[in-house]
Amino acid sequence: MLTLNKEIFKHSQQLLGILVSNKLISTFSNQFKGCLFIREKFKAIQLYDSDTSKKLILLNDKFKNEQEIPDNLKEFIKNNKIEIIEKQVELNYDNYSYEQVLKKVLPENMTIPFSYEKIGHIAHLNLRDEQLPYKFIIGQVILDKNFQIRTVINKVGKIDTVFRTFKNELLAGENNLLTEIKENECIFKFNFEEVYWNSRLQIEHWNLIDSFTKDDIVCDMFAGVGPFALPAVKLKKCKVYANDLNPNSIKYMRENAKLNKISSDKLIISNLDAREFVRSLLLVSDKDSQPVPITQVIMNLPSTSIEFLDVFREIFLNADRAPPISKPPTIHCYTFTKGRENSDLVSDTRKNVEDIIGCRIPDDFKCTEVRDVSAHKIMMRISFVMPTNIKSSDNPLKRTVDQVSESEVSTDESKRLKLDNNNNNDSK
Ligand SMILES: C[S@@+](CC[C@H](N)C(=O)[O-])C[C@H]1O[C@@H](n2cnc3c(N)ncnc32)[C@H](O)[C@@H]1O
Repeated sequence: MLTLNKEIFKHSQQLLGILVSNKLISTFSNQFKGCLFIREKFKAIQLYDSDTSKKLILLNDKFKNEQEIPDNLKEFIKNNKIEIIEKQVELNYDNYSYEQVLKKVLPENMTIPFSYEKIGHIAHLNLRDEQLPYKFIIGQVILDKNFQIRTVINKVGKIDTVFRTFKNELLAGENNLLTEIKENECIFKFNFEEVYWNSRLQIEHWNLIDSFTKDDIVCDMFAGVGPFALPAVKLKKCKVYANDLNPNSIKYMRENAKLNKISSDKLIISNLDAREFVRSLLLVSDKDSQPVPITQVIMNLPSTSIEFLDVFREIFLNADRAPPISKPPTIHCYTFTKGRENSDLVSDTRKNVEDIIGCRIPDDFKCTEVRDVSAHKIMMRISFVMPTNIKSSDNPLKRTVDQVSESEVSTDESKRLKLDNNNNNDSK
């Protein structure tokens, strides 16, 4: 496997320099910034010998001789009687940027990996096949050129389908995946290989939480280590019931609750399958307890969250029993939708939801694009008030199949409306 040879960057270079009096330095800097010789960890404006009244300014190496100096700088030099000299400078690996180093060491047509995820001290790469022979070089340069990075890893193999974790290979630095980061004013500590974490979702986490109020009771069905749950308690003062199937997520969520001084009566943590978790909150069999009147539901398992909507159908659209709480929650469900040509992402997402819950969702639902995962895979969030069969006057689904003309609906939609109609009629 190829490794980085830093020696190839050591060399000396002849530059043009000008000796400028101290009082003209700022004028030069303002007017001729582009004429400076710029390198990492290198001072282009230096002391010169023992003469403290002047500084040596090293000029851009594109000026090979005095004739190549731009006219306006030539005039500045002439008007101020500035002396031009030649200076030999010693350069090495430290004087080159990440991009400059990789441009020199990677094959000419290879794409330089610029986008990597930063998780505390960890840089996480997902290299392309053609970049793999150079992986240790790329890792070493990322480590050397970013002072906050202490560990560089590359994703290997496929993502685990249940806990959404994946194996990594160490490319450079410490073999330590226990990391700590700050997001939305909360500290999160976890081992990156044991739990799911995605730093690219920080803004989405906040966008959703920010729509909550202190009166909200939140049910986070796939909570991970708590990037929705903790800030919802800490910043929006909500009460949150947070759940994850991965015992490691639970271990770190509990630790993170302590780290952020969040009390156990504001954040109630469970380690159940998501459907069981929802039933445990809403379908209480014990006569001394009451169902939890949840107002917001977060479902962030985009690959399969939509399938878990069946538990809300079972609870809120059940022909055999009334829903356990009178005000149905708003559900925020994340999903991947195929961004095909001519496809309407919003209608596709709505249809996928309605196919699982078996009836229409209220027309005031909101559906937004969260991020492009790849050219044909878009992460969406759809938010809607859960339809219910409580009583027709409160029911957002007032339209029944009889009220909708045949020309208005497709056969599929007609079937869904019929279902909806039946559900409404079943409620007693
Ligand atoms: C995509 S991650 C999202 C985690 C977190 N909400 C976030 O934004 O970082 C999905 C989470 O769902 C959990 N999970 C997978 N299947 C589950 C199930 N059947 N019930 C509960 N949690 C599950 C995984 O362990 C994982 O932590």
